[in-house]
Amino acid sequence: MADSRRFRIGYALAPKKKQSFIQPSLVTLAQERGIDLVSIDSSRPLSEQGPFDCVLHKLCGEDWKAQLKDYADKHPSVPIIDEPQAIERLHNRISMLQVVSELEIPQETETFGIPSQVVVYDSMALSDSRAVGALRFPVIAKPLVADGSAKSHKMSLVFHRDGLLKLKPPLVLQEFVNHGGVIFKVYVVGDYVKCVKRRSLPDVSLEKLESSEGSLSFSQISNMTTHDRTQKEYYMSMQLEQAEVPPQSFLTDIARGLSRAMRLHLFNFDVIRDTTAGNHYFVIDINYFPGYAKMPSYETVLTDFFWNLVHERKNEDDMYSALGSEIKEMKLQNSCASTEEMDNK
Ligand SMILES: Nc1ncnc2c1ncn2[C@@H]1O[C@H](COP(=O)(O)OP(=O)(O)OP(=O)(O)O)[C@@H](O)[C@H]1O
Ligand SMILES: O=P(O)(O)O[C@H]1[C@H](O)[C@@H](O)[C@H](OP(=O)(O)O)[C@@H](OP(=O)(O)O)[C@H]1O
Ligand SMILES: [Mg+2]
Ligand SMILES: [Mg+2]
Repeated sequence: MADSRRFRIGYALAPKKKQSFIQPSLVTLAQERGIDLVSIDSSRPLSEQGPFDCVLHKLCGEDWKAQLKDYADKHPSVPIIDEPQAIERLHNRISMLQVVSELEIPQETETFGIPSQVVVYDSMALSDSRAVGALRFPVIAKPLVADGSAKSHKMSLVFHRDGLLKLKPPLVLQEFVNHGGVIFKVYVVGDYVKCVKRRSLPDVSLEKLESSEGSLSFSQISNMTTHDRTQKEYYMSMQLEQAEVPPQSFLTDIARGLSRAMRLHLFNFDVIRDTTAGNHYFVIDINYFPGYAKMPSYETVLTDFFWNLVHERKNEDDMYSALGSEIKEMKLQNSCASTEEMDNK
């Protein structure tokens, strides 16, 4: 018999995210598979807005965290995707990449790691050799906090040490790795792992390094689209077309490792291939609940994920209620047996 039960997934997303993620194509496909996507109003108590079979969110702030905690206390069996404490690690670019360094995955033909980096909390440290002396230039200066604000995406490519002086800490200074102008974005949705290629910063040659001064600012380079076809643009799009994606099993191992270690279901990570080594990769960024609408067939992938999530929970509930009635039955039989025993005495 077809399962006619409908499931409700509540989502709490910032307006821009809601607009890009909650596309009619996703809503319709989910609906066809028995799942209703329901918008949550974060200004009203969450527990008054259910019932939900799952809560999906990308909001931060203490009020929202308190709402989620209150909801989880009242409905402990409803999955929250993902737990705020687990997401928190990605709001700091040091704790974000720490988890990559701690992964224990056998590395064979392909190897991975994170670029050398230092964290700088105050302006004094920018001119202190003990703090920045070990870094090889160029470096990328990234805001320490990665909270989704426009400011947290503002980066600078710094060519020499004196270029550091005008930067505003707290920052992470990360060695720039030449990687052929192509970045691999690896999207993770539960067990699903999909790698896509995007444009990145071009390599910096020794000549370029020697002839450049100060620093270059940029923001969200991998989200740029190719409009103007200058010769340089043409060369860059050729590079993108020709780049070979890293082996799927290698990326899947990293994705599974990260997902387990971070206890996250929805994220992507950025990978670059070291041009000089060829088979060595660097993970440079991890993002919570990224722009999934840019991933091929995102509607099917996300709907499958939601379907599995709510059905796993339903199966658990069914098992517990079956166990509950079995236990009731056993208790009943036991009490009948003891009354019979009593009667026989
Ligand atoms: N260590 C590095 N070596 C070379 N290029 C880098 C390095 N770190 C960052 N980049 C380039 O800078 C871009 C932005 O860096 P990063 O991904 O850390 O920033 P972000 O703002 O968090 O990005 P996203 O939009 O993916 O959240 C990368 O997509 C890549 O093109
Ligand atoms: O603004 P924050 O909260 O930092 O999140 C961004 C992520 O950092 C980016 O990685 C997303 O773009 P990609 O999906 O291209 O990685 C980007 O996707 P979007 O531009 O489609 O919203 C955002 O999700
Ligand atoms: Mg990135
Ligand atoms: Mg990021």
